[in-house]
Amino acid sequence: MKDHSGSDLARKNAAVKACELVEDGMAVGLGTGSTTAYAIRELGRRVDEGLDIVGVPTSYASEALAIECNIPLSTLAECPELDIDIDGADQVDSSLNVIKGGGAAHTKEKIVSCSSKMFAVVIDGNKLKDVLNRGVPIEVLPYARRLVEKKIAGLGGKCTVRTGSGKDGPTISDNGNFIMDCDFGVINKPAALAEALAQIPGLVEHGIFTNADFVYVGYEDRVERLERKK
Ligand SMILES: O=C(CO)[C@H](O)[C@H](O)COP(=O)(O)O
Repeated sequence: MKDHSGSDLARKNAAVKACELVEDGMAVGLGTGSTTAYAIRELGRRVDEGLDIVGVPTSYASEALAIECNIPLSTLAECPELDIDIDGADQVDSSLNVIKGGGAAHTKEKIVSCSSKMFAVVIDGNKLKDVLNRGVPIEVLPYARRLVEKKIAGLGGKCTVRTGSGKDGPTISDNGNFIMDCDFGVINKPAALAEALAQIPGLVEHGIFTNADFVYVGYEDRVERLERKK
């Protein structure tokens, strides 16, 4: 479910540039994925130099990396409003609608991004498209799988249960649920689809994010910053 055709340098450039938004005293959401990992390492480097922040991770993976990088951690229970969230994405359209969840972490990622005053997305240039057309990841209570499949079909989509996370059978999220990928073809109205997905019982969270404030698009020789039109 990942597109890693963009270069490591492009991803790193985007992540490091977005970290310039982070200042002393901030509570920072720590997203998940290979691009965000560059941001976590950069924040760790700056913490070593004296930057005073707390991080709130969105997955076991980002928590482990933040610990390795000596970033002091907090939780949404202790710190319900974050200053900024930095996270990756699988695809971004020209209106800055985003598909996330390639790493199966989109439920916590959405909670953290919606708890943040500013949400900065970091991608390489290959992920920027005119229109979204990737499969939309959804997290589903196993009990609700068949109902969710039926409702997604009613919306014109086709679900596949994700497999392959080092075990046989379904990929299980950090929250103990199935991850499914839903093919809707070209998504012309992401906000309307997001709204419809949110109504499905047993669908814990979907990977369409409409709340990015900035998208840092990394290339090997530069970074472009896109800002959502309010
Ligand atoms: O949404 C995500 C995890 O759920 C990731 O941020 C997204 O899949 C991008 O990952 P990467 O930077 O490794 O391409």
